[in-house]
Amino acid sequence: MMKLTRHKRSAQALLRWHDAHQFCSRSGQPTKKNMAGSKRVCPSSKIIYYPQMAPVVITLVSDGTRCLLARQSSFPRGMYSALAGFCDIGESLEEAVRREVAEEVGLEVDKLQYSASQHWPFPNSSLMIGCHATVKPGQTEIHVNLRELEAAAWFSCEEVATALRRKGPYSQQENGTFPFWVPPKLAIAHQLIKEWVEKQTCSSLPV
Ligand SMILES: NC(=O)c1ccc[n+]([C@@H]2O[C@H](COP(=O)([O-])OP(=O)(O)OC[C@H]3O[C@@H](n4cnc5c(N)ncnc54)[C@H](O)[C@@H]3O)[C@@H](O)[C@H]2O)c1
Repeated sequence: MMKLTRHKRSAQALLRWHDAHQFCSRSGQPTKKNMAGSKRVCPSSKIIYYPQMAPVVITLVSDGTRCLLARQSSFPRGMYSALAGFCDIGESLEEAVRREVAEEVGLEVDKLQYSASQHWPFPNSSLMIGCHATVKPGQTEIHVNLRELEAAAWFSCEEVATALRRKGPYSQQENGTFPFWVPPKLAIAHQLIKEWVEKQTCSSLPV
């Protein structure tokens, strides 16, 4: 993905969208692509279908000195990432961040700051919206939702800085564990984690 230009990534996402939207959901008739390939129209119901991206919030939670990272059982061994989740219909980004953090680890977000966004093609087009969040001092007890996550934990700046330098996936160590590492540079999760580590060396998250 890193070597693809933005235009190539857009073209691939668009081609996948066309492939998956061949029929009208109201009439059941085949839809037709316009010349530019920017939409599909149903000649029968006249409905116009536009390519869509699903908004996903991805949040790096911090308690001021540590950051919270989590893993799903489907992740490569040893890899931890920021908390991510699809926005529900009708939600603002802020509401989605607060809900996801509460649902996945049982924490209440205190302050929230937007960082950056990224188009993410896997498995379908998502718009990843990256945020930093803090919890109130002393309110740091994690309750991992085991339906969504395998594990979640607080990590120190030193641990995370070391993990950022590693390039997984890793093989099992002699003691049976896998080294702790984080997603690669192409993922916005990596950028959020790197940003947090860099901020720790100068100042904490702006209030
Ligand atoms: N770029 C990154 O750094 C990065 C990091 C983490 C996650 N992600 C991506 O973010 C997305 C969400 O992460 P996750 O961990 O919640 O994923 P997930 O695949 O575990 O999805 C969780 C649940 O959301 C539901 N879902 C699937 N597609 C949906 C949609 N379009 N709208 C609403 N709900 C939907 C499904 O019920 C699914 O079980 C995934 O596509 C993942 O690949 C990207």
